[in-house]
Amino acid sequence: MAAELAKSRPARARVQEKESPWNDAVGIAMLVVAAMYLLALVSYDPMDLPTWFWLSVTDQPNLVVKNFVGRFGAMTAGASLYLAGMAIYLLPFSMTWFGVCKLASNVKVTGRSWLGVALMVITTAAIFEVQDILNQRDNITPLGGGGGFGYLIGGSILANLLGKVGSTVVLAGIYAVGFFLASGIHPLQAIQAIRMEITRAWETYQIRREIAAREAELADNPAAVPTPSRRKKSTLEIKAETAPAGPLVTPELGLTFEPPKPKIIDSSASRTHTEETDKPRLSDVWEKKRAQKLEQAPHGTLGSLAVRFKDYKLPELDLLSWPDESLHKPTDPRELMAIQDTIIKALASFNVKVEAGDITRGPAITRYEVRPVDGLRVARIAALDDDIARATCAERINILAPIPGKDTVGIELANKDKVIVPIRELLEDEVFTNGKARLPIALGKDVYGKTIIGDLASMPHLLVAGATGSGKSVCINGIITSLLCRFAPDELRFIMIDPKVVEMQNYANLPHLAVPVVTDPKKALLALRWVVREMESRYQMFAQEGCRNFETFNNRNRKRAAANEARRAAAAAQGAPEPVVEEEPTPEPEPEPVQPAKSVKTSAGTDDVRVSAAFAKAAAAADHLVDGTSPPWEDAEVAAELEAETLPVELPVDHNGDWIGDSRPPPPRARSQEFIIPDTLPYIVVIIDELADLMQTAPADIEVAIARITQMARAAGIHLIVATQTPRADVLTGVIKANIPTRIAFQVSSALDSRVILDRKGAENLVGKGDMLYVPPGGAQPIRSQGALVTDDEIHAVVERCVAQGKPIFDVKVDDETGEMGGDDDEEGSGVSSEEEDTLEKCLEVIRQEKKASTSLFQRRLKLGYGRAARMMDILEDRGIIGPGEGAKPREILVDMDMI
Ligand SMILES: Nc1ncnc2c1ncn2[C@@H]1O[C@H](COP(=O)(O)OP(=O)(O)OP(=O)(O)O)[C@@H](O)[C@H]1O
Repeated sequence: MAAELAKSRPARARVQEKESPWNDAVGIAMLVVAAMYLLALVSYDPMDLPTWFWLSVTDQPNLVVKNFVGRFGAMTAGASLYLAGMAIYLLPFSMTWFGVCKLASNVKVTGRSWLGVALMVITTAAIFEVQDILNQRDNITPLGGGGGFGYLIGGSILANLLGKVGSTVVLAGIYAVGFFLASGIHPLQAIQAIRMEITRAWETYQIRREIAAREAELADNPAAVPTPSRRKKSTLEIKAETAPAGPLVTPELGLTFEPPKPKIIDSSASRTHTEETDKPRLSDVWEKKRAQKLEQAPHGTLGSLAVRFKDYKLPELDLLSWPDESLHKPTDPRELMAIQDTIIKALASFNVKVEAGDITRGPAITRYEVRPVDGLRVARIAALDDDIARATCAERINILAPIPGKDTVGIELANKDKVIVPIRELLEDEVFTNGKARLPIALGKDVYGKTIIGDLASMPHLLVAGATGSGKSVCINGIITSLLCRFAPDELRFIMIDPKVVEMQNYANLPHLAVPVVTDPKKALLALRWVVREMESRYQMFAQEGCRNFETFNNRNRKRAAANEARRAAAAAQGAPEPVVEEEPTPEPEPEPVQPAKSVKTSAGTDDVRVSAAFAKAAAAADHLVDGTSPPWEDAEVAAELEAETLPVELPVDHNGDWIGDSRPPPPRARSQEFIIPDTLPYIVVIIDELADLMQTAPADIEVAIARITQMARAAGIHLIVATQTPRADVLTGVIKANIPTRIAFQVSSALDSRVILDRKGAENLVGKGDMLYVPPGGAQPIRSQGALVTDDEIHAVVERCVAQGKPIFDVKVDDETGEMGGDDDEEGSGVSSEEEDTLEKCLEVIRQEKKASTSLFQRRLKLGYGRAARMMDILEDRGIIGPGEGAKPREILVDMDMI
């Protein structure tokens, strides 16, 4: 305690000894003198005194001196005991303490310290005299236990003056002053330290008692400790045992509330894999559903993709593996309890009193719950994170203060043995197979062992960010695998943008691809613009069909058929003639071939939709918004043309004429347009793996395109997944983040990065390798979970099964539309063909006349396809003729056009 008292000394008393080589010498000398003094005192015998000494009791002293320090020791001890009695023993102990202080150079030994010791010795001597203590051995202390000082001050003066009790009180006060002078400790701090010491001793006693009780309980009832194989059952059993019986009692009613007994839950092990042969295979179940859908769809008008992939079989889950269960080490409850006790003790040493709560072992981390005593602010526990990390020797800890929805604080530490979460376990989970999610994606398992299955359709877009090596790619692969195991190529299509080149190569031949995997950041912008155009054309179709969104559009024919069926049945029941039923859409005649530059196509099928030239202009409006130039209908000439051709269309509007769809109304449709509208449209999932690389090329354009997709694409069945390992504010801009509320953060290096991803700290405390924080759509609190692991072998197996059933059918006719997107192994954009040079000349002429440059302007004036016009813009930018795109602003013209 002395050390602690010294530590807690106030600043003014904590005068440091100056660093000096003499300190050590003086310190050692003091220790030696103190030791000799003590030895002389304990071995004192008056017979050792020489005859000439005034305290000698005999003429014939011992010839053999028994005192450990010889005659000198005997004389010193005799004189000391004569003067101060037994109180003199304080002196060697004080000297020892001072010697240590000198050696450690931590507290300065001053005259005040010695004065303090003197006061302590004298007052102790006086108390001995007043209280008649140690007075029996006259040969040792001839003047009594208090010696001469005691006799004089205690006996003669104080006892006569103040009486026994009064003198003792006064002497105790003076003793305290002496003690504070000698030790330099402030009295109040001393009291506090003593109080803490008592409290700590009491708590240690209680904790020991509790551990003993819990160990006894476990010994009596081993079933209370769940083993991995019977995890679910035993957790429930424990809950039932510990649930408070009868109604809850509250303090307001004057009754006491007994918190439930803490329990240990092991949710780390994966679900035991059993070969359930009687259960139908999941791929069969999903395929049956798909077949039903196809059957219910009206005759003949299925999109070409649906026809081509009619016999497509979903990859079986047997292609995915289970981990080797024998490698899973069972949890040792004693180890977990010992760590929890360490945490409780560490908190108690800072006067933060908590009680033990549940311990939950998850796949990657264990959550130790502690319940703060009444009146303790949880923030105090959170503030001690570093101290808890030190006490538990943990690299990183995370404190949940409090755990959402609970009255406890959670302290999360990484497990020594991590347990992987196989993706197969999630894909076989009820939530995935029978859940309500329209686009289910397997993400991971939380600390309580609950599977985290997200619904991409309701997210509607997802941001995945974290440092390199933290688990992003595995997460994205898990998402792709979930979708591949659930959707055929006609139901879902991917657009994969992979500037890192290597991440998505596994998927290059996937039949689900809508465009080839895009690896060139420059082409990524074209891909995103294509998505914007696809979105616009889908809205056109929704408007035509009077559907509000993707879901209603895809279900419209089935609903109509069902309604007609019901009407027919009702009419037949009444015996009335059959009512005239609403005609189902009949298949359109085979479309006339159209000029590629004037067509807009949808991902539903390469040949599903034909549009007139006027409609192409209207649909191209999307590009104007992206380019920041005025849309065509703001151009007087085009507006007049469009107005002349615009038909009154039944748009989803309310009685005020306001758009009630999920998005901005599409541009007006043209009179002569000619659609073959597919029965169903596939979902489109756009995956960008490494946004930072894209943001380096054309930040403003990319930002605008992403913002546009994320704002509007949800109702069109288009969903975006953006990943980055560079969570900086210039990559994840406010505009992008504002439209992607669902986030997954993997381990990052700083709280700042965590704030950029999640708008709160926490991701810096993750332990990597799939440990993640998932912010679900609309969820306020991030859920800590361990991401699902899908191995490269599993990906290959699933992809191979898909590839074996069909080649990808790319929707964008590269040559017609973009001239760019036909793959990444074509020319790198550096070589400009002579044909392009000609077009470029025409573009320059347009810029000269219009004094502005934009993709849409070239499209309109030169009748170019979108991709070719965009390519011209890129070449002009590369040659320094126009500036880079800056969102909505028109491109700056950097050169004097008359000089070219
Ligand atoms: N869910 C997981 N379970 C177990 N281990 C994982 C998990 N996720 C990632 N890992 C481990 O972490 C390693 C790195 O993961 P991954 O390649 O996904 O990181 P990354 O964040 O994509 O890195 P980079 O940005 O450099 O590509 C993997 O090779 C794997 O060993």
